[in-house]
Amino acid sequence: MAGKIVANRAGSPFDFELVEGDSDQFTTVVASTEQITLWIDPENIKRTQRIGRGLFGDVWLATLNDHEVAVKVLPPIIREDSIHAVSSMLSVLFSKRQELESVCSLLGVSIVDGKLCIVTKFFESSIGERMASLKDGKLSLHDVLRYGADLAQGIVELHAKEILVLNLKPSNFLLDKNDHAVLGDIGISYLLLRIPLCGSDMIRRLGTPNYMAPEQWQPEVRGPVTFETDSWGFACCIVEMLTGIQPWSGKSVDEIHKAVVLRQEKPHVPDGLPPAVENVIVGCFEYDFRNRPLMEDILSAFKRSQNAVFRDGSWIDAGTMPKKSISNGYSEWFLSKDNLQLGDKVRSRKPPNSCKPESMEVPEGTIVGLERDSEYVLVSVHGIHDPIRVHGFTLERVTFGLAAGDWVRLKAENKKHSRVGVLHSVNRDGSVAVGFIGLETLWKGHYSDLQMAETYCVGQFVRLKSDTFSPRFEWPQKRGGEWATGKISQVLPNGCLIVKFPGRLSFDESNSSFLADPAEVEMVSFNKCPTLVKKYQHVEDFHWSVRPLVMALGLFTAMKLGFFVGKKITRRSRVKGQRKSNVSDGQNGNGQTGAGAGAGAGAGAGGGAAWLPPKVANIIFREEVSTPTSW
Ligand SMILES: Nc1ncnc2c1ncn2[C@@H]1O[C@H](COP(=O)(O)OP(=O)(O)OP(=O)(O)O)[C@@H](O)[C@H]1O
Repeated sequence: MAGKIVANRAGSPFDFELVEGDSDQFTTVVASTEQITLWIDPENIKRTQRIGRGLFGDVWLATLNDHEVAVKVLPPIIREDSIHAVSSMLSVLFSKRQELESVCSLLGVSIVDGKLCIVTKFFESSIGERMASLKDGKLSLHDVLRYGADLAQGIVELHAKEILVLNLKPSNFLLDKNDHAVLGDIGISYLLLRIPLCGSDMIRRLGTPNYMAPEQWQPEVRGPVTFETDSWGFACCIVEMLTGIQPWSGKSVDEIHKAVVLRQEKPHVPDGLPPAVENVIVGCFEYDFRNRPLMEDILSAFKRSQNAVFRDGSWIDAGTMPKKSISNGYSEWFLSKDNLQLGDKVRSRKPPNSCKPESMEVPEGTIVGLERDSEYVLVSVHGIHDPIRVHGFTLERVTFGLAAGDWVRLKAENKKHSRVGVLHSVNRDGSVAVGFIGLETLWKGHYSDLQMAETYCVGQFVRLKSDTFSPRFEWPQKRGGEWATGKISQVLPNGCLIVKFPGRLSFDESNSSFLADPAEVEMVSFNKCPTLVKKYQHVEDFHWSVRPLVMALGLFTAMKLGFFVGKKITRRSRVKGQRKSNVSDGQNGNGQTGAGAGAGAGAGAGGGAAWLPPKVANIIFREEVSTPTSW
């Protein structure tokens, strides 16, 4: 960076000195501590015309030292004490501009009228504008593949700086003079996510609804947002460029939320794409982001498909065919993230949503060989002489006793987020990333901060622990005030449990499932129910129809019993009447009184039969036995 210092800071909150003449011919800033900062004197920014307006502020065309620039004026949602934090986050991008070829150049920041302004290079046009100028609004496949590769490159560059875009959409894809696409959003919404904001929840929303991934709607509940969140947004844009129709077009924000988050619907991917591109785009719409491809996978698919030609019913020059998923319930993208190396400790991978490994071909082993151009590996297993050859996708890497997908608990007390979560990665240096409810992004730390936690999976019955008085999420209670028992229907990537209550009749689908923090629940199983009553209550939780069925059965039995007893009493009175008439006819020779007969009838069938002569008693007994079938 060349140039002379032209001014010391003037009223800016940053520690810097202005210099003149960097490679882009703009005034930029060098911190006195050698750290490059990006302060621009507001006096030097001359706004001319507004060119856009979005949730995160207006975009203006402006001049800075006689050069046209774009200025994004953020609404006054950033607290004064956070401006420095935002600026230092942006300074990462600013200092590494050379590494960000496909991302709109950040020229600096300033504060105008108390609002943070982000100054970037100005571009004449965007993909959104180009699409709007076309009759059917859609681009050719050739252009989509070309722009797609440019944009995927830009997103890979930002991801390498640990920045998510979260606001991918055609109007944010700018076009340079050579018709190359450049990423116009430098991750503003992600930067704002990490600082306290003033203002409404609306401001808190991350992105534009039509392009938002399921976890993006409530990242602290259904998240976290990760690199693969951008894969969903990217795929939405590709579908729009190919079809000319915005995903979920014509739907309200609420309807999109219901479709994407609750009903788990996905945009339709058009036919006729090169196989590698179709494979990644379909993969981008997986509900669980861990099953989606990373941006590097997308970039490689777009790059190798650029020269693809469709001839005689098949694709030529479309690169190698996509890898076929092995059928253990995980996507190929999920499985390829483990990236096995020689010396890694491994074990057989359990099926998704299962608490126990199905087959433990490798209970514990070490990788001793990697086959070239194949996904097979050689594993040395204790007790087996020769290494065994298995498909790498059937194994999971175990590092420091932990594997991605394990349930973990933070050793330290934490009030902000749940202490129980799901491990997303454990690196060979011991660093880990965990999804916890209450955090919008992955928690990063060291494996020694964690301990193993109880595993939850789909199909298990759970209820809130009895000592939970104010649960994180609403939870239904039974009539006596006890927490109801529900069945886990889905486990989200941060360990959030989606629980249904099959024991409760509900006509409104949206009210039929509840969320639960795994740190607040306990498992309920038939065997663990201590008493018969509890066991019956557990059976009742299986389906709402159990209780009415049992009631109907009880009623039926009671009616039957009543009918039977009634019938018996009638018969006995008939016999008694007969006996009385026999007595009056002078046939009673055993001295029984009428009072004695009445007491016998009142005592029940056995008591009643006791005094009868053997023949009569037999008749009654036979009738008792035959009653159920003839009734
Ligand atoms: N550097 C730039 N050069 C030219 N035009 C730009 C530049 N940056 C943004 N724009 C244009 O300004 C408009 C608004 O951009 P902005 O990124 O603010 O929109 P948005 O994404 O809809 O808003 P938000 O991100 O606040 O939700 C877009 O149409 C975009 O093409």
